[in-house]
Amino acid sequence: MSSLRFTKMQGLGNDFVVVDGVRQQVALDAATLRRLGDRHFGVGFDQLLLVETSSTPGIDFRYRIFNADGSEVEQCGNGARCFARFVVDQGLTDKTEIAVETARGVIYPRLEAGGDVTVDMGAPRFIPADIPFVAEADAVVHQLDVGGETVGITVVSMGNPHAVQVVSDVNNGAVERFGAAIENHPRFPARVNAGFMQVLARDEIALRVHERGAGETLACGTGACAAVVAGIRRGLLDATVRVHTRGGGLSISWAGEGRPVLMTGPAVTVFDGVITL
Ligand SMILES: N[C@H](CCC[C@H](N)C(=O)O)C(=O)O
Repeated sequence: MSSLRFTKMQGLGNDFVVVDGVRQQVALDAATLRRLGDRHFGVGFDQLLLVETSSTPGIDFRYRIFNADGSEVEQCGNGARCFARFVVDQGLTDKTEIAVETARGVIYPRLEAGGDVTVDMGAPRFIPADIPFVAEADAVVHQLDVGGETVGITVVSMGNPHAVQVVSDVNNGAVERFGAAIENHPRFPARVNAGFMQVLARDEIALRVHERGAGETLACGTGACAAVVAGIRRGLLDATVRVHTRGGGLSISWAGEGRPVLMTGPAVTVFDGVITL
């Protein structure tokens, strides 16, 4: 039996188990991840974040991201803010602006004086390599057949794939009706995060996300980035948007093609713990 030290954290209710893989040896298989993520038999999390050193010059850390279903993924927005808070609070760095690589790209979290964290999430991508779906056409809105109904989605990669649709009301049942079916749609061989965006004003949206590998979460940082990018590409939103999630608010900015998406929001430590593996 071995034990694993961890810190439970949350960003707008999107909750994480954060593990220091710098000062402890960590090897977690998918079955163990699923058990740790179980909210009755384990600690419970939407994602587990594994912090490691990086051998890449100029990069401070690497962090790996695992969904509650055990799948490893490319990017996590709320997780990036919690990662930054974690490495500073744990004394793993004395920097407040950090360069961290993930499975798909380098991002740059910065701890703000007031406690929030701003992250340069990199530029969104719309190329087939990231989302095979767009190989068919370069349209901003694609029609997707979901169980005999047709929905209009905009696909955006923030490193991880998102399919965002505009709804008249985020509480109109679309999340429950389409979320899992879009996540597992055959047109997305690596599955996809399904976003549901209600436009409240050109600088304000409400958003719910059925996340790949976790189900609906109270907030999804990359989902908020993808929704704002989708809304701007569709001509519905201006460059800086307040995103209301069920867990609270995020500020997202995007200046257009080729430019990074900037995300600002909270990162909260809940407790430290030790679990027996
Ligand atoms: N479920 C996502 C990863 C976590 C993203 C989310 N928690 C965020 O804050 O961006 C995926 O499979 O791509």
